[in-house]
Amino acid sequence: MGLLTRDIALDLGTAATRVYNAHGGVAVNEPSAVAVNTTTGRILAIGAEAGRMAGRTPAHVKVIRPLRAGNIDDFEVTGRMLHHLLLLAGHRNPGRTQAVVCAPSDTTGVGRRAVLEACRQVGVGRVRMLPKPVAAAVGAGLPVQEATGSLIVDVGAGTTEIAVLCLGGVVAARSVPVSGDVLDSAIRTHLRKRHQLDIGRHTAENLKTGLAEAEAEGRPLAVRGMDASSGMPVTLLLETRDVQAALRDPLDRIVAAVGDVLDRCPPELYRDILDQGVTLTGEGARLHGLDRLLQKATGTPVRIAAEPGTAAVRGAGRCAEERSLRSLLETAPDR
Ligand SMILES: Nc1ncnc2c1ncn2[C@@H]1O[C@H](COP(=O)(O)OP(=O)(O)OP(=O)(O)O)[C@@H](O)[C@H]1O
Repeated sequence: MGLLTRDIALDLGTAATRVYNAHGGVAVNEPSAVAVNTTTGRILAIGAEAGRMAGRTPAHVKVIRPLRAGNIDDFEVTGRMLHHLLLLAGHRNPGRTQAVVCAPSDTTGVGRRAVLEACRQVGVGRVRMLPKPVAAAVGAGLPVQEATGSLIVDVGAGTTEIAVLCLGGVVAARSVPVSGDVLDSAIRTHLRKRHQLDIGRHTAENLKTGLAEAEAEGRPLAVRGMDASSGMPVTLLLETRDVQAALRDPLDRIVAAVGDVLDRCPPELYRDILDQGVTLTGEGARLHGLDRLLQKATGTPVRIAAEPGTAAVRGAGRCAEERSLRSLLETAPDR
């Protein structure tokens, strides 16, 4: 039997927050975004609605992303967002709720206490932490408790978490601040330098996420921006390889970090990984060509997990539900 059905799993991500209801599945998957009226301090929208407002707000409205690299950056706004998202997930009075919370593997004690405090402030009864790569590996169905090595690469918006897992523990891991947000910035910098075109963060993200479809259809990517010197609106047609060139440097850094984790892996586990390959999770795993790039660099098969963006919260959810997985959980530190 699992725990009480009021148990939840939480993935407080840089781009998206996910809430999983034990024995119910993913109940909420919304952008980690809060729109605030900067004059009155009033919150105008949270989650998907705030996400839609980003990049289109009047001067007195700001869309805040309260998490940075998977850690709480704006404590008060995170608390308001969490309260709202727990309500959406059906937890009007979360007092008896126990939460399993995914945390980046390199989160400090301060970062952990911030998560703990935010959960307590919204009334969550008990909090246990789970390193995000472990959660993602469980969610992707990897045999993390067996005596075999598994390599997971979770590509989010703020961090890429790489870990080799065996017998329920982390054997080698790295968390690098190179992921979706950095790829978007690289596209913006490239377009400014190469085409004198200024574009916003969301336009850059759309170019990145549109790569696979444009390449499959053999067509260029249309982009609207402003001419960097005249400030006039301009539309350009970009070859997909032009956008891919912008991503080369940050992707090389991810590949190098994966190589570093593999180098630190004991030879027996290295052999397991060569056989079983690498599993990619996080929405960033969908980046066109990332699987092929890693396959070429590591010489191992690479697979993208099903529903990669919710792998971590589903894995944390399974740890809340299944007694056999509870040894993976860490008890949160006291205040
Ligand atoms: N098709 C796609 N191609 C490339 N990138 C994508 C695609 N779809 C989503 N992404 C990127 O995935 C990132 C979001 O991933 P995810 O939701 O896993 O992050 P997160 O869990 O919020 O972040 P973190 O784990 O860093 O805190 C964003 O940068 C987004 O642009």
